[in-house]
Amino acid sequence: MTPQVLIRNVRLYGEGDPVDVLLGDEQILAIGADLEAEGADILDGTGRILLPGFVDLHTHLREPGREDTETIDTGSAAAALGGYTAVFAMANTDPVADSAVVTDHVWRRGQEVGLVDVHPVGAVTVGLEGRQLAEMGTMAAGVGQVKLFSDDGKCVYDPLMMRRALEYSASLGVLVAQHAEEPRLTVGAVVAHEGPTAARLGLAGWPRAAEESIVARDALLARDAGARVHICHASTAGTVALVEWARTQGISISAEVTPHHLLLDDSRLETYDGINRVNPPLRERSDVEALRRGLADGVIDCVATDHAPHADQDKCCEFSQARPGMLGLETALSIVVETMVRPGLLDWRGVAKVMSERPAQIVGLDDQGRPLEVGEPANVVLVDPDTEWTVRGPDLASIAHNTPYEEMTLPGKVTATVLRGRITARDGAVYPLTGGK
Ligand SMILES: NC(=O)N[C@@H](CC(=O)O)C(=O)O
Ligand SMILES: [Zn+2]
Ligand SMILES: [Zn+2]
Repeated sequence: MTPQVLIRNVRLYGEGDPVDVLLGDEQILAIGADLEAEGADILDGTGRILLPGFVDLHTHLREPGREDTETIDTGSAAAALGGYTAVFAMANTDPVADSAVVTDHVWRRGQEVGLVDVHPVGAVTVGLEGRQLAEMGTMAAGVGQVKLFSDDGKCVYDPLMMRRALEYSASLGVLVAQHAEEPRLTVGAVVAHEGPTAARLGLAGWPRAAEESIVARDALLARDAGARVHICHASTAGTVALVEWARTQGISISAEVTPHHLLLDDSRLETYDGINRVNPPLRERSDVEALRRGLADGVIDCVATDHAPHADQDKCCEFSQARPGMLGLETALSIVVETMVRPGLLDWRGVAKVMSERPAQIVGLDDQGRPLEVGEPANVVLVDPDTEWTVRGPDLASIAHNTPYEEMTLPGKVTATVLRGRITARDGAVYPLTGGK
């Protein structure tokens, strides 16, 4: 195996003395002092931390259908710059990714671009309509080898449909991820969290129970089906408690939290700026605290971005008309540093766990989220823990600019990302095999 990249003087997981790490085109070739490698790219790791490449279980790339807001090219660039070596692209595209034609395209296009492994998520039901199961087996058997299924954007609300989906997923060895929102409880109310802020601002609120009732229901359905279930974008203290309870019952449940639900609360809505509209909505400070604790304790398994690009015209409008969703790929690490590392809730080993190891395990990716050891895959991210940077939407690689962190100065920066021994991002620039913005 040819040596490709030599990282000098870096601390693995931010622990111990600095070492050199030599990466080949598949694997980590050597870890030690004063390594040499002719022809290899050199990355200076001084003062930096090496982690396994991040894995995002929840990304929206808008191809096919809304290539004016994001494409597999530009979303891959955002992912590489954010330290990701694998992302899961949600199925709510146009056409919906409910057939192998679409899921295979997403995988192939991602490989052509070559910046990150773009794993397609397959729809659970045809057209995300909730009426007929999609051909999960065909998608799983296709080139895209779909491992994760979700109607995200919509809830698989019919309990019988969800039960069938869980039964199929168990026999196929794949995972269903649920957007937990009981639609009868959010009729005309998908705008804000139901609470004092929404009441004062005159916004229709979606109650915590809309999320929590589905989390509880799906935990029970998973139990009876002998299946696993994954909860997308957990947003309430009650969801954390329910996931914890389900585990004590031996139910195979996993859950993710988004960076924005770890940082922001519904006080942001005061300005009526559509940038803050997201599903599930930004909740109260007590929910934010419970989500942080849940992530620190391992009740919430991982961080997933729910990167959701939207065009200016779909965001800069009346609050209730604004499309829900926020950019997340390029800022995720910094938000995790701000909300979890700086307050002492997670150390860097913990960051590796929630941003790389757990997501890879949950979805069954054996080439990601692996230990930084000789013989393991050469998928890594080099992080500068001390640098602060100021977020500016137009500077991000995404076509859309809808970051809720505009002009915020955040800690922690990705210095370089390496996918199978090839540098995909370095000092804010990307190195695709093809394509680009
Ligand atoms: N999170 C959002 O507010 N929006 C997502 C859909 C979703 O994740 O439910 C989108 O596709 O824009
Ligand atoms: Zn969702
Ligand atoms: Zn989503």
